[in-house]
Amino acid sequence: MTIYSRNMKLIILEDYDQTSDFAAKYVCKRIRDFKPSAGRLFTLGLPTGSTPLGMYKKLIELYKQGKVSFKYVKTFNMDEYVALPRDHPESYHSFMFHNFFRHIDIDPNNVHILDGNASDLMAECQAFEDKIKDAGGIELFVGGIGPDGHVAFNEPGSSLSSRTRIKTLAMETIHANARFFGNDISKVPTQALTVGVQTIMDAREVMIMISGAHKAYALHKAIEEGVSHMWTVSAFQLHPSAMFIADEEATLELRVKTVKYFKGLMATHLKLVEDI
Ligand SMILES: N[C@@H]1[C@@H](O)[C@H](O)[C@@H](COP(=O)(O)O)O[C@@H]1O
Repeated sequence: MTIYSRNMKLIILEDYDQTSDFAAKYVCKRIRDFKPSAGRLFTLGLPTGSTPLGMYKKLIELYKQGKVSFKYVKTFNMDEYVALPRDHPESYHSFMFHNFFRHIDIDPNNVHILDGNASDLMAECQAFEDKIKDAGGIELFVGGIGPDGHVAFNEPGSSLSSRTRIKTLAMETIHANARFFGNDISKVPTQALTVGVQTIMDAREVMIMISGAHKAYALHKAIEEGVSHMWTVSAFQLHPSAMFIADEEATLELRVKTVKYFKGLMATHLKLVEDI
């Protein structure tokens, strides 16, 4: 089995630390296997949130150990708040530079994050789609999910054929994100620019990280029930190469049969990152 095999994988690991480790090693492996060069950059889609923080830390470690370079990597972030100053500590620009980009050798010109302060937000969204296309599409799109199964800011009810656009955030998301704004709901931005479900679907491979019991029902909806625009992450059931990386707690709502099946494949899945 090659890593690009056309199937859906569920990788179940013990805890958050192990999922972060696996995710980082997998990203590292994909970049290395691609053998990027000045004329052929590896395009990587990236998320924010607390879930990917551990993966970013491990990727920085792998970079410092000389196991991966981001010199020829081009990134596209999933989303950004509207009207939050770029230098606000909770903007996704600040998050990405603080937690990842400033610790690695990426060329800032190769970093793409939507500008939620652009004068023409719709033009900004279209330009972002155009840049992804010009880059030859995204090789690997990494994401997290909200407890309501949203991916990026594709809230329940989003079109599964959506592309980058302006979204009004669901109340559940505003509440979930209030912790980053001193638990003051009134300070949480209510709109965001986000890639669409279809923008992520177009990536050659999608990798979704899910951690914690509060995401367990969303993981069940993501993989055990039908594709639904009310649980936008479930769209990836139709992706030819989707990987879900979950910790034990996130599997609490899954059927025993599902968990056993995927755990039975773990020896094979662990081989994906064994040489990193
Ligand atoms: N737009 C982001 C999503 O991209 C992220 O997946 C989600 C979950 O965040 P966390 O990982 O902090 O639970 O939060 C926000 O809504």
